[in-house]
Amino acid sequence: MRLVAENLSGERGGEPVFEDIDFSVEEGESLVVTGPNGSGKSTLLRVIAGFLPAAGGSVRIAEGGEAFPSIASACHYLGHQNAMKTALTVGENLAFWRRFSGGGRFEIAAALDAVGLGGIGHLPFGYLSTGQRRRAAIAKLLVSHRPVWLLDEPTAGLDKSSEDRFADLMKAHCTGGGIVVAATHLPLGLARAKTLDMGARN
Ligand SMILES: Nc1ncnc2c1ncn2[C@@H]1O[C@H](COP(=O)(O)OP(=O)(O)OP(=O)(O)O)[C@@H](O)[C@H]1O
Repeated sequence: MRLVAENLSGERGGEPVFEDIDFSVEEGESLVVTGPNGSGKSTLLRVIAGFLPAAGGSVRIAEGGEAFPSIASACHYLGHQNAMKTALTVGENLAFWRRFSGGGRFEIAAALDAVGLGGIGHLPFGYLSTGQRRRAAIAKLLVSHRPVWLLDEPTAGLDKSSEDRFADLMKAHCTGGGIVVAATHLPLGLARAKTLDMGARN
């Protein structure tokens, strides 16, 4: 499987934000998107996810087979919002995402352990601290059967040890044949990381 962008352009409010971006990210690889505030990192991720239409060019999944014929079936997007219901428990939220995205490699309890939240699945999501909310949102990735992770500043609000743990989870995802596209300043420590500097393009 590959995530392929060709001559991809994006705009906001009718103004161009980026133009003619090309990349190809294969199984096991990651693409780290960097650049200063306002350079278009979030816009790019939202165009890849299909939340914003491309102003030009295309982005698609190639060789995804029957299981992953499209971006919508292959990708899990984690943006600035955590996309969890505050009134439901952490476990109920994760159960929803597991059903919605197909069961991933991790059961819910194992995913919570992996992000350092073991034993709090019964708490309403709204009771969690900012960093705990982010970690629970990261657990969504683990319970979902989605090989392509689209991550917009995923470590915002995380402490150093949580950042390190998340870097290990991203590394394991790639080692297992997944793909990560992340707007992040966190060095992923991946052997097969590509970079895209949005600042250098403007
Ligand atoms: N809804 C919108 N309407 C008009 N312009 C917008 C809209 N959203 C973003 N923009 C503009 O698009 C440009 C790119 O914004 P974007 O959020 O993609 O940047 P970013 O690199 O992710 O920034 P940051 O690092 O601050 O999150 C900015 O100039 C921003 O002001």
